[in-house]
Amino acid sequence: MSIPFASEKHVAIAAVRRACALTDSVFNKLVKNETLTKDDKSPVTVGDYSAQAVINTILSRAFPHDPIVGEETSSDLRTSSASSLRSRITELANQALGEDLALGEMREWGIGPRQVQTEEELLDAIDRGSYGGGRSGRMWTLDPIDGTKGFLRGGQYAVCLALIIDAQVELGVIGCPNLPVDPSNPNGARGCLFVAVRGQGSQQLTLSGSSPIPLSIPAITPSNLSFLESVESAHSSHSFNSRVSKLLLVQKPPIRMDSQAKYCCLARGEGGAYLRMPTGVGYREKIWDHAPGSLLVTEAGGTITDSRGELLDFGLGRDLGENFGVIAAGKDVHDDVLAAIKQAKLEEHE
Ligand SMILES: Nc1ncnc2c1ncn2[C@@H]1O[C@H](COP(=O)(O)O)[C@@H](O)[C@H]1OP(=O)(O)O
Ligand SMILES: [Mg+2]
Ligand SMILES: [Mg+2]
Ligand SMILES: [Mg+2]
Repeated sequence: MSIPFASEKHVAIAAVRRACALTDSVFNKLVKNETLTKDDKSPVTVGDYSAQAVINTILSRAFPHDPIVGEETSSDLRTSSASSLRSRITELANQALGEDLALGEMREWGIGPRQVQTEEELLDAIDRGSYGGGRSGRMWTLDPIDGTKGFLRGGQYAVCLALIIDAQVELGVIGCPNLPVDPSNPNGARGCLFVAVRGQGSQQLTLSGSSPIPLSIPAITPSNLSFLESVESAHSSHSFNSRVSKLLLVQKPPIRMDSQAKYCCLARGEGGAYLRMPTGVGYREKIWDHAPGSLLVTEAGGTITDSRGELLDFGLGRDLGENFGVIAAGKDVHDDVLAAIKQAKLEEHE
């Protein structure tokens, strides 16, 4: 019998690897007019657009019937003033798609030398990510650059892809081009790839292609935690986390990092807990920001819920619904963290 999701895993790894090579190469050459500001005031770069074009091209060739819930749309690129952005995206995407085939990759996925997509085909590929999501059926969800602010700062960012079937995450692949391969050697080699398949565990590889290392979250006592949290205080509440850490007698400072790299670090034993409490401005979390990371954590033996202890629901559409925060931690400390959050909420209202 074949291993479940083996072909989806190969395709997703190939797509994320190629997109990471692209974003990594783009960073050093990014110029000012290659970044736009979206309606929600968040930044988007030629890197985000071309990575989405590359991954969607590969997914649509390998699995033509699968819908995609992707972050970006091409509407801002179709205006007459965006012609140089369009050319740059076409150049970058074709470069990434046209790289030589690596072991296990297939020309049928639209990749390999002399595979060329037109500008129009690539814009259409971006827009294949416009699916609305929902409770039933099979779909992919993609964040071509998660943590765009981190990417622009030269900090952490992640290329994130997940397969969801009937609202359950079955496969997650996250590429982190700037993440140190060995957490005990922060100045050493960078470029990690994380893969999780439901029921098959979580693994870390390198983007350059090393063999997989299985991941598991080690046991930890609450006072030894060091909370993983966003760099951006507008994305999650730093002050609430600091109250929770006082209640748990946490000694170590938080580890601040952009993107789903936080889930990857948690899965490989760093920090012990990731807290993402809302800042109270009505922001709804998106499924592409949590689907692959959540599977990576649970397959590494951890637990992920909202701040009330409810499971995240990936079947509500493009959003996760009303925002009660996201709490991911090792199994043994997750209850303690939830109890401290409950206490901190009570104190907040006193
Ligand atoms: N107001 C907001 N609150 C929470 N998350 C946000 C908000 N605005 C954007 N984001 C998204 O938060 C995620 C980054 O989280 P973090 O700060 O933990 O790295 C990204 O997905 C970012 O989108 P994007 O994918 O465009 O970067
Ligand atoms: Mg964005
Ligand atoms: Mg994101
Ligand atoms: Mg993004």
